Amino acid sequence: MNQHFIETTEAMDRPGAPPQDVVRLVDLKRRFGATAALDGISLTVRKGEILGIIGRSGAGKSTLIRCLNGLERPDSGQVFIEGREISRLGERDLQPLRRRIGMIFQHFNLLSAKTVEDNVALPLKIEGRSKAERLARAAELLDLVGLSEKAKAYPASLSGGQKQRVGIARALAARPALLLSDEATSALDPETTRSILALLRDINRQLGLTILLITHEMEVIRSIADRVAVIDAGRIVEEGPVWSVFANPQSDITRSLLGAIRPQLPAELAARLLQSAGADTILRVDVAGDAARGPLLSDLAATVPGPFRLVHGGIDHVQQQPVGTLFLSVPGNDAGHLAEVITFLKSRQARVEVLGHVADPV
Ligand SMILES: Nc1ncnc2c1ncn2[C@@H]1O[C@H](COP(=O)(O)OP(=O)(O)OP(=O)(O)O)[C@@H](O)[C@H]1O
Repeated sequence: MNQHFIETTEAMDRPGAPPQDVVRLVDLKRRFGATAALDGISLTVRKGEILGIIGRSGAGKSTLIRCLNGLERPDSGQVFIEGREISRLGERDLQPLRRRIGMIFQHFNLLSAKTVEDNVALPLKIEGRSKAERLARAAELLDLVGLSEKAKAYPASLSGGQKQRVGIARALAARPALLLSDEATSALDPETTRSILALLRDINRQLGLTILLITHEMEVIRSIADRVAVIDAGRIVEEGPVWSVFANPQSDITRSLLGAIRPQLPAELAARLLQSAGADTILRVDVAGDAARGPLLSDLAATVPGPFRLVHGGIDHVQQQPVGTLFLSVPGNDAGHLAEVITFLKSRQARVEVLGHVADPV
């Protein structure tokens, strides 16, 4: 990647000044009749980070985006882009600030009658840059996204993943302070999604580009974001480093969004799960960070006399932090033994949940 791009991406920082938040939202509210689409959102996007915002349909994500790029005025609250409050600016003053935000979309929004390089160069044409400058910049960006050989092609001849690469190149053309990704991988198959997310992560790491990523998929958050904010009914219900939200979700909505990618008890066992005691007790044990690094199960065996079995689970990594779920069965009717097992696991910062009881779990 070339140096020219890096220098100009950083151009808004004053020498010696501390890096500022690229976006700061303060108590943002927006109602539509009886619906509070945004109900007091406060949030910052720090320079150089990838912040993921996740929420179900209707949570308020689109309204948030529209307030960010000045297409929607909040009823109250403030929107700062690179330290400048934009929510009350007129259309004329908004134009240059909007160019500080590059956007990529679910359906790419490319112009079908223009070549790939003309699509990429379009923001520069709007800025009134010379043709030579536009073509040089388009070539640089197509190289960045690995599509140099498609410069003269038309969007219709590209795959979905290639179209999104063009979308990313176009979004970066005017050297934005922020790349705003609005469900950018939702229309792509899993493999293409992975390659687009890897590209975004490379651009973030190598160029220091700040990214705000809006999605309804936890897998997207998991594979790319540094921090996550969970939005529901216009409010942020949970926010933090991705690994810690994954390891210890606080709200029902977060747990539900995590649902599909959280380890689950195998279906065969889940189907035989009873709530009445008597058979073996099945525990769900969630561990993360230091709790997941130590020899938890061998320490349990050495410390608490009596049997237990690992029936399912393992340790995964999120943001290089171990995060895992173990399903244990503790045999028999010995309530005292079960209590000791649970007390030991909790003393090691594991979160323990009794799921129910199963006869012959293994
Ligand atoms: N222009 C509008 N008029 C009336 N209601 C609106 C309008 N825009 C949004 N809403 C309502 O505000 C709430 C938040 O909508 P928003 O589109 O921001 O959610 P979202 O998280 O982007 O959902 P989706 O993922 O389905 O796009 C919803 O209840 C929606 O019906």
